Amino acid sequence: MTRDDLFNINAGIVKSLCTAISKHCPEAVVNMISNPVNSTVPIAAEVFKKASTYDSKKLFGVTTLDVVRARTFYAGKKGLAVEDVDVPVVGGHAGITILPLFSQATPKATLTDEEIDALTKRTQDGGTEVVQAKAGKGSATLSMAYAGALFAESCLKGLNGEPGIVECTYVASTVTELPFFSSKVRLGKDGVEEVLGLGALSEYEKKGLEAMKAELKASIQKGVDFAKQS
Ligand SMILES: NC(=O)c1ccc[n+]([C@@H]2O[C@H](COP(=O)([O-])OP(=O)(O)OC[C@H]3O[C@@H](n4cnc5c(N)ncnc54)[C@H](O)[C@@H]3O)[C@@H](O)[C@H]2O)c1
Ligand SMILES: O=C(O)C[C@H](O)C(=O)O
Repeated sequence: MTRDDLFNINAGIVKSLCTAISKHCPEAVVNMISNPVNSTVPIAAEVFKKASTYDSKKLFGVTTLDVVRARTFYAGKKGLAVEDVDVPVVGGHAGITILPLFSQATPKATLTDEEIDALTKRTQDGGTEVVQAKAGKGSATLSMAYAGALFAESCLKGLNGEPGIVECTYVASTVTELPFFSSKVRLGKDGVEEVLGLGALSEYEKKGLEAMKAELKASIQKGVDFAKQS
């Protein structure tokens, strides 16, 4: 099963929950975990637009688990302490739309092209690996709880006015031509304070970015179409 297979079940659930959010807590910050995130965030945006409660600064797709995986695999490969490691992950939250930027990883470590390719694929396939290992009994749970807690804590720090809170998250974006995209975002008192750019990319990452665009565009459109038609 892929995240897209979840669309038919989860699209309706997300739509009804977001309809309730616009009615009962229209100013809430919404952190969308339900898959496929690449489509459920656009569904939420359309529902909120229809209810005239859409605030693009308050709608986030939670991609923190991809960052947690990229950090863990990079630290493991290079013998680093994972708590010291950071790796931005951009794009979306499914397969090739998950693009870890190992060229920007800190602390900086030398990786061969083969190592970068293997770490990238491991990060992209991490969720599917867990789903397959659980064989029909669900997806990542403890690691998602950890990732969700990390992201929620950062949102709360931002809302409390703590400066310098930056997380990778899937938001309304002009970083690429795609209307939703995950990149580093500075979190603040109103939710999104600033969507940060991609920084310098390696040739491998530039190719990854181009390769994901058609898939991400189609997933976004699928969400928009569902929300408008149903
Ligand atoms: N973004 C990520 O990184 C990430 C990671 C892991 C899981 N996920 C996604 O999170 C979602 C939940 O995963 P899970 O493992 O917790 O699943 P789960 O089956 O354990 O939990 C789903 C919960 O939703 C409830 N539910 C079902 N229909 C509902 C409805 N109409 N209204 C309200 N609640 C309803 C169920 O009762 C259940 O408690 C899935 O879409 C999964 O793909 C995302
Ligand atoms: O792959 C999934 O369906 C689960 C989740 O999105 C994950 O990344 O673990």
